Amino acid sequence: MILEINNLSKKYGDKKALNKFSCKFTEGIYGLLGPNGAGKSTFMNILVDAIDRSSGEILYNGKETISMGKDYRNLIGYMPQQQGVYDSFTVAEFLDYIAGLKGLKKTEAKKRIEEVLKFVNLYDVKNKKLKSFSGGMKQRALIAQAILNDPKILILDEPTAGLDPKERIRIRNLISQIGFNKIVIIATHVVSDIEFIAKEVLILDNGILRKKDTPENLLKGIEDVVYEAEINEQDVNSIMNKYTVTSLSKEYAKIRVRFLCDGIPDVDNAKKASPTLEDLYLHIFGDR
Ligand SMILES: Nc1ncnc2c1ncn2[C@@H]1O[C@H](COP(=O)(O)OP(=O)(O)OP(=O)(O)O)[C@@H](O)[C@H]1O
Repeated sequence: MILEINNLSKKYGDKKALNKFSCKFTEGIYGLLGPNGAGKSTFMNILVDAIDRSSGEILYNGKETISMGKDYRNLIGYMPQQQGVYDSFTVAEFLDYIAGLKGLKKTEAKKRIEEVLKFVNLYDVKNKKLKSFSGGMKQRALIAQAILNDPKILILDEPTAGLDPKERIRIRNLISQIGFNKIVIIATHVVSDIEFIAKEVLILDNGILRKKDTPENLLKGIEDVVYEAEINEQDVNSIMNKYTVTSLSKEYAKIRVRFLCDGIPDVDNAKKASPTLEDLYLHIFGDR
């Protein structure tokens, strides 16, 4: 399976929300990172056929998706950000409604709803209304609706937004189980959501694809940039003024600081540290 994007552009008036975006996706999980306004939603909306592109091609196994029409839309699962519009439905009713929209046959839908409810661990609460659900349960209900039709391409918009760490890990584990035989594209601001499960990470900036590579290769690019040091509290401000600080933590009487420096840092006893995707993100976008 291959989804090929060639020179995809979207203009709103003079604004290029996507500018000649090209890349290829095969089975696996992809993380889509970028600051507000980078073009993530625009890209996802075009992929799920919710908005039209201005120019460019999207090919699924070599076929233009526009000419595939409904056959293409049937391959897609989409998890939007939480909206609360279905709050008066029970989760079983919600999934039944979505199954109808997706054109699943009644008997097939019943079986599939049971399967996905078990998969996201909401089977025991299937007759409870969505409005009584916690944030994490609602996100799992949204994942359930996205995978109802066993899509080949799954698009997830900020799947862990607003969740506590335990629920975030739960959602991440669900996603990594889904990712084996599908193209899964996750747009997120939470870098740790994709750090360990993404086959490749795409970094979008102002409509342009700045980087696309495996996390390992992306991190190699900033191997010599991340430092840690123990400093005194009164030196925090001067380091923050000179460098992009990616974390600060108190250790007894000292402060442990992690910061980015492209040359040799002017900080006593600074030692190189192993980079993370969060460091990479801040290396690209830290000064904005
Ligand atoms: N309907 C629209 N009309 C005009 N401009 C738009 C429209 N939708 C998006 N834009 C602009 O296109 C650019 C990309 O927006 P988009 O929503 O795709 O970014 P994003 O990366 O999803 O941001 P966020 O992380 O805030 O959701 C932004 O400058 C935005 O203002």
